Amino acid sequence: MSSLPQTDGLPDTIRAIVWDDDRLQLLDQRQLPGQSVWLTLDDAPAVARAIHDMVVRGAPAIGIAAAYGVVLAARAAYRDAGPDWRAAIEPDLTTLAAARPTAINLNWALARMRAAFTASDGDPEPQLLQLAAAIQHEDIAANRHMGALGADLIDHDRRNGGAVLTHCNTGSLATGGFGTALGVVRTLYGRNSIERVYATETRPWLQGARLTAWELQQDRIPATLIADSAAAALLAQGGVHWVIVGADRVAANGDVANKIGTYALALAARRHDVGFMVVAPTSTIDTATASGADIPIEDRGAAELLSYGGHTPGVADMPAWNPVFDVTPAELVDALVTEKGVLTAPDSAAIDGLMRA
Ligand SMILES: CSC[C@@H](O)[C@@H](O)C(=O)COP(=O)(O)O
Repeated sequence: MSSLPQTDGLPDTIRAIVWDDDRLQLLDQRQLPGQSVWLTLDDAPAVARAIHDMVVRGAPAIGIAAAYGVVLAARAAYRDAGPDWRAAIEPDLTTLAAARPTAINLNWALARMRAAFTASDGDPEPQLLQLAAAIQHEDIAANRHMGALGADLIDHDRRNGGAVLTHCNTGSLATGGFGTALGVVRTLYGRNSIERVYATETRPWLQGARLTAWELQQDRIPATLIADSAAAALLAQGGVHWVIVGADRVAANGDVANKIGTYALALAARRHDVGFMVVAPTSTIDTATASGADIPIEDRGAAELLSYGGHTPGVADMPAWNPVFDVTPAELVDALVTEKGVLTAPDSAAIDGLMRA
């Protein structure tokens, strides 16, 4: 298993996506923090299943896993069809694209891999593997840069110091490594600029209670877990100065799709003069989607909501509405932090300028 050199004094990052022994190895996030189980995947349909079933989750991590999935798809297509591999790979690309609908990083990574399909008749695998690894390394570099930009902004804001609140898991597990919103938290903590992080538990998959809590404990960052429904009361009490979240897709007008509950956090933050920061690489910005209303929101079905830890605490056959993302209007976002820079009023013009820079 490879690890990255430490470059900035911050702790080296957990990596949950590793290419090793010519295959894709994924840390099974469904089993954390209880057990660290690595799954070995050697074809693209298995990668698509792992994305759909939440073995790997978080927008940038989904894109990176899909990029390695294309490497496995190209291997199979070249083995079966030789120089005609470009046609033979299409069904696998379709399967990967359909794995989850909301995080645009999936389509972004597939498009980037496809753009590297060369006209040569030779084996495409080595070149595609190089690109998938580059996508992962670029994501880690983007996260570290966004961590510094987001921390700078908070350090210079009147609402600095004290505690921050984060939602879902946006850390090393959700990315190539280091994290988006959690990367800002890590950087702030490294600078002694925050005292405490409040992590929402994030029903129904408990990404906060299981994954963010696990990452924060490893870095020894003081953290307190809250029920999702406690967030507004916490903000009303003061003490939390910034809510920091990631994104699954940012539309051309700056609307942000992220884990269900993000919109309620943004409303509560605005009401209580708490800063609301979205941290996302430009691979999460989808200029082809005009507004949040056009973003497909994944509904994972009733079963995941009606059960809790394998048990059914309530009525098993009750209808349940289970959208796993929501849309926060751009006007509620105080800062959109990307690796290309920070937008403090993320509207269509600002996003267009950023993407052209
Ligand atoms: C850097 S991760 C940003 C988002 O992907 C994250 O906040 C999120 O909503 C993850 O949802 P998940 O359903 O766990 O894939």
